[in-house]
Amino acid sequence: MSFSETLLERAQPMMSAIMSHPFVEAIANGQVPHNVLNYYVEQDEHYLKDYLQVTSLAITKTTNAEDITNLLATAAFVQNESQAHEVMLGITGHHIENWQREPETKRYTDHMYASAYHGTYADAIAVLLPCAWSYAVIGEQLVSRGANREQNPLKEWIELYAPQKNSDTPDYNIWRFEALNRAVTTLNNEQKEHVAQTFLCSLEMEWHFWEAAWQQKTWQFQH
Ligand SMILES: Cc1ncc(C[n+]2csc(CCO)c2C)c(N)n1
Repeated sequence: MSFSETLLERAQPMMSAIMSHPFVEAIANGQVPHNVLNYYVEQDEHYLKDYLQVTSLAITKTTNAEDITNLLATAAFVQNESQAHEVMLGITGHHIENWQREPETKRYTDHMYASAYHGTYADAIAVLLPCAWSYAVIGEQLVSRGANREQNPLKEWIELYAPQKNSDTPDYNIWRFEALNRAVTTLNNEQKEHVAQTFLCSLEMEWHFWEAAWQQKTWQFQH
C-alpha cells in the first residue's frame, strides 16, 4: 500500500463526518441559513489568501518542475473560487464586513503556514491536500446524488468543485497524491508520521471550518 493509500484509509472517518455535516447537507438541499453562508464566505476569503501564500511556500521547497507547474495551476483555480463566493453572496445579498479571522480560521491557516514553513516539502504538500481533496469528494458526491439540480441555488457552487470528467484540465488531486508519495521516499518513519499528522490535522480542520460557520463561532472577547 502506498503512503497516500494508507493516509486515505486513516482519513475515512473524518471524510464521512464532513460529508454528513449539516452544512454540507444544507448545500445539497440548497437551504443554507443566510448567516451561515455569510460567515463562511467572509472566513473563506481569508483562507484563500493564506492558501495562495502557503502554495508559494510549497513551491520554494521543491525543484520538481512538474510539481511547480501544477502548484501554480491550483493557484489559478483559486480565482474561480471568488465566483463560488459570489454565488453564495448572491443568495444572501450580503457584503463582506468581517475582516477578522475567527478562531477556527486562524487555527487552520496558522497550521498551514507552520507546516509549510518549518516542515519538509512533503509536509507542505500534505497540509494543502485535504482542502483540494475534500472539496473534490464533496463536489463529486453531491453531483452523484443529483444535488446540482436546476432549482438548487448552490448548483453552480457544487459544480465548481466537482471534478471535471472528460476535460483537458488535469485532475489536481491525483498529482498531489503522487507528489506526496514521491516526497516521502527519502523520509524516515518518524518524519513520515509527522507528514501523516500534518495531513490529518488539516482534514480535521476542514471539518471544523464547516462547523464554525454552522455554529457561528467567534472570539469570546472583543479584540
Ligand atoms: C476552508 C476551505 N477548504 C477548501 C476549499 C477549497 N479550495 C480552496 S483552494 C482550492 C484549490 C486547490 O487546488 C480548493 C479546492 C475552500 N474554498 N475553503
